[in-house]
Amino acid sequence: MLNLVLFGPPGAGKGTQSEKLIEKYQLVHVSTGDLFRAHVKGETELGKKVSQLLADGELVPDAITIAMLEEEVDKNPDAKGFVFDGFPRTVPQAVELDLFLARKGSKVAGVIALDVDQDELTKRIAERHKISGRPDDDAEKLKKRISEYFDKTIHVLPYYEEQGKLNKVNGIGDIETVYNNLCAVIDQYKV
Ligand SMILES: Nc1ncnc2c1ncn2[C@@H]1O[C@H](COP(=O)(O)OP(=O)(O)O)[C@@H](O)[C@H]1O
Repeated sequence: MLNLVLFGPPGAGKGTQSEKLIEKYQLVHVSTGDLFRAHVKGETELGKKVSQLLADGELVPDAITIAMLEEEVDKNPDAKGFVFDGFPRTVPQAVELDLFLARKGSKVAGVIALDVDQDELTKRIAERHKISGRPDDDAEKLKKRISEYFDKTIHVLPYYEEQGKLNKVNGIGDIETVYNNLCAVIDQYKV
């Protein structure tokens, strides 16, 4: 299996690039943000539990997030691999993902961090807010999401760096250029 983790701050372009990568490599896209939003919209039990956290830009507790992710992966037993987008966002999530994949005789092939500076992120999310109407895209909530990223999520990088699995790709430039740079990295991964 080719399991990829796409990593980066809010607005880095993970969703856009994931959609392109799953087509090329025939993978399944697992976006924990999309999954949570679908639960909120569908007013499921899980959705009711997490809706306030999402609206405030706070992370959902690890246990809930991990259970949801594992369920999603298990729904796709024939997948050639996965693109994990927005997961893992904490070190405990990264550890659990390794254990979970190991139980399936698989592993994370590589982690690609999309590098985008803060000014560009703020600009992109302001644009997206106009179209998406996501309640967590306003200025105050965005600040919270970026601070969650720098408080908790950034620590996932050294975890993968120690495993020799971390690659950085410049996330600024047009979508095709970033995509080609990602593919060049992924094509080096041994499955
Ligand atoms: N791995 C995760 N752990 C905890 N909370 C998460 C995780 N993934 C998504 N969420 C929740 O969903 C929200 C939106 O996630 P996402 O769409 O990935 O955001 P972004 O566009 O900021 O990258 C987060 O702010 C958080 O509340």
